[in-house]
Amino acid sequence: MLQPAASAGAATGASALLDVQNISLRFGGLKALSDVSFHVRPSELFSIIGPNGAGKTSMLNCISGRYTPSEGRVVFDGADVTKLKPNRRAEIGIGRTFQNLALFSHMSVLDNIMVGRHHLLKNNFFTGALYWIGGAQKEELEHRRKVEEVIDFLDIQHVRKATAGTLSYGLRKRVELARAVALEPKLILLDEPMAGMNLEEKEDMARYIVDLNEEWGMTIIMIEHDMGVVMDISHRVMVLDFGRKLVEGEPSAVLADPHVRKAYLGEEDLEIEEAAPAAVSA
Ligand SMILES: Nc1ncnc2c1ncn2[C@@H]1O[C@H](COP(=O)(O)OP(=O)(O)OP(=O)(O)O)[C@@H](O)[C@H]1O
Repeated sequence: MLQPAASAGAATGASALLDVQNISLRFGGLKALSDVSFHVRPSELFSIIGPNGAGKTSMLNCISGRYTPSEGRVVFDGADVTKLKPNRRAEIGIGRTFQNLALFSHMSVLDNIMVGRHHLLKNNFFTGALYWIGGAQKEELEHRRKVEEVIDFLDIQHVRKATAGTLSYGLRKRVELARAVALEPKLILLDEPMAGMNLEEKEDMARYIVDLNEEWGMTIIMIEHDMGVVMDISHRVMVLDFGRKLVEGEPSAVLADPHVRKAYLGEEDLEIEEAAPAAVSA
């Protein structure tokens, strides 16, 4: 069922993992986001779609802490994180990947993933002297075990020692996902995980995302332009247009909504769209 944008806040229950409340974001005179509210439940695969410049990445940046909204609140796991810095949000369980690859290209795949987990280590350089006495060694072993588990899960064993910069684009995107997953986030934000991929790479990536959600129970927010993939794997979809929430709901209802079809297909197609089944929108 589609929910009108205005009622989304009211539908938000205490059970939401992420509760985005009336977010607006301005860059000088430009309003990138206008009063957007939505929530994401634990173990949900939630997608944000919309035309170029609709505000999708800006929304992800408000959730990860890269941007501070001009108005509104971001509540994660019951706590108001609106003013929290990105590194603190990562520590409390908000992980992300980027639209453009953000790997250390001269480092090995394994080292790239280990870097991702670095902040989870309780022991540091100064406690390193105690390594052979106990705590740090145990922690390091557990740390490596988790990294190897992620490497196995994402099928990148064969490139674990390769230099990241030498890999195909599709594999580099998968390593980037592995690094974010290795942080063991409660919520992972994926910004166009399939951009620039060929069909086979897209199918692989879609399968890994579904497995992370279904087998690992990971809560996911994904921005993706490939409508086929979005409609196929998402539990719910929110559509942004010119910084406003257009509609939110299950994929089939969103796809049938005339406002969504107009935003994607343009005015000239509206006549056909108006014959589509009526649905509630914002
Ligand atoms: N740091 C910034 N400074 C100024 N304007 C920005 C900044 N970031 C985003 N914008 C503007 O905010 C609007 C929304 O941009 P955003 O990148 O969030 O859209 P998007 O839906 O993710 O687009 P795309 O699909 O092309 O990635 C655009 O007009 C963009 O130019």
